[in-house]
Amino acid sequence: MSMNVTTNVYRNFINGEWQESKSAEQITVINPADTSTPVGRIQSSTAADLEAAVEAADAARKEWRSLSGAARGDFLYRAAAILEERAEEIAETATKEMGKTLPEARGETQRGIAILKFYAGEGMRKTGDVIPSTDASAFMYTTRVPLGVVGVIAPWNFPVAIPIWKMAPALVYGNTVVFKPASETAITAIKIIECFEAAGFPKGVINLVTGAGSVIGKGLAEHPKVQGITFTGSNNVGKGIGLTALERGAKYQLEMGGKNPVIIAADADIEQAVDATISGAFRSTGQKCTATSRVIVEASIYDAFREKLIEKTKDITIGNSLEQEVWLGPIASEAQLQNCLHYIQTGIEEGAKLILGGEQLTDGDYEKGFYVQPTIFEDVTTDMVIAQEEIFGPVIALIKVDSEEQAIDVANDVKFGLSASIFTKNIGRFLQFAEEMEAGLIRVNAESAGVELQAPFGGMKQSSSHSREQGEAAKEFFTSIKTVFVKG
Ligand SMILES: NC(=O)C1=CN([C@@H]2O[C@H](COP(=O)(O)OP(=O)(O)OC[C@H]3O[C@@H](n4cnc5c(N)ncnc54)[C@H](OP(=O)(O)O)[C@@H]3O)[C@@H](O)[C@H]2O)C=CC1
Ligand SMILES: O=C(O)CCC(=O)C(=O)O
Repeated sequence: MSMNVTTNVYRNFINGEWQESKSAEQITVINPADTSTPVGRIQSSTAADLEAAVEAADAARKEWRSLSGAARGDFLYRAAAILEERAEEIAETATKEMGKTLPEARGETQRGIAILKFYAGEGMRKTGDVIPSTDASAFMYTTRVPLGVVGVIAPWNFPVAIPIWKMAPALVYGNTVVFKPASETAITAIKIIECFEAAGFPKGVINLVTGAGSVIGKGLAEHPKVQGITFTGSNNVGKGIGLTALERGAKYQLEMGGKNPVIIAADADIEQAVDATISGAFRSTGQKCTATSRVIVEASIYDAFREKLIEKTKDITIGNSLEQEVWLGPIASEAQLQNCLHYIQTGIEEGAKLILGGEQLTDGDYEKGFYVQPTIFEDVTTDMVIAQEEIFGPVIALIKVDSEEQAIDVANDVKFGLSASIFTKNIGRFLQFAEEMEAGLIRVNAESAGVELQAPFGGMKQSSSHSREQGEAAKEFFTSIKTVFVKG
């Protein structure tokens, strides 16, 4: 176990052992719902710690890739079973570290278990095709080989699901892993790695190093022995990682921001559309790359939709996410809170009309955490900053349009293209939307957030590096195809 009970200090996992950083320095992880109760302390690691982890992963890779896919999958099945036993504890830790409500964290942990099982099964599925050769006496086929050492850089907003949906395919396809979790949620990550440890993975196959992104994350992207980098997080950091990897010929995969629209067509079921808008925009306190942030409403239905949206948003209970009756938890960190408040102020200054919320909550118990009211702007035009930039907080912009065509034009008028949804009963409209919307994830009569683990996930435009994660699509990133020509 990595936890020292008296001091709550968590360590790195390198070459099958829990190790302190050579820096002998630690970072305190706080609870955004109540900053007076730290969750624990993690290692503030150095380049030397990272070096040891990459060396361990490099040394382990030949033996790991020589196992059958089915044998590698068995390790994942065992990790899934252990995670299942520890699910409640890990969900609680995730809630304490990043502030999403306990039911959401439980759901995410169950999703992590399902992802592990899905990729465990991948070990038994096909790895190539037989392709007819033009030479009648030859046999031609494709096979897939692992990249080698893969660096996993994960964000804090899905501290269980995202690391697992990156590590599980990396491992089952034969790669070894060095994982750098987000500092805000590193203890959840460490507990997940404890499950992998208990599943008996050979030493060096999985390594975890905590510490500053600018040291450990950047060091992973630059390391010549890391052949693949998979990243989810901000656009600025992602682009830097992409450029670094490109420069040295490593493979990279980036999942970044979104500015996801929902279109409420004139024939929408208002009740359904309002519930999905609230869930899509405010669940996880708006901190999902798939969160709804622009609500594009046809004029004929605008007033009825707006009224119901305000009425239902007012019912949202805000507080410490561990409490059962709380629907909306805090924002994950002081930096994210300031970012969100900055965008709310920008919206006011650029002339959008604040019709609900907009305030930080600081009275009573709220004083100890990073709380902001769910916030709705109207009279938003598409050129405004709040209609263009990712806010990553519980803020939505209402945009009134005159037609379905205008709605799609507005929806596409951003640099991002992750997810998008429409509420309509008209088949022609939804087909047009699915065809013309520039987004990797299209949702009809469903909220913009919500990803199924067995389906490809990723964005268009600046939301991603155009690769896809999850489902069978993950194979494209975590392996290289070899074409084999055999002459008889
Ligand atoms: N697409 C998504 O799901 C997410 C989008 N975001 C967007 O990004 C904004 C900022 O969030 P933030 O947490 O700062 O996102 P970052 O991109 O800074 O963090 C994501 C991960 O990258 C690491 N990292 C930070 N700097 C570097 C670097 N120079 N090289 C390599 N890795 C690095 C972080 O480590 P460390 O934690 O130690 O800094 C973390 O593990 C949010 O407001 C939101 O708009 C954020 C999270 C998820
Ligand atoms: O909506 C989801 O379930 C996944 C969202 C996601 O990947 C993210 O916010 O980073």
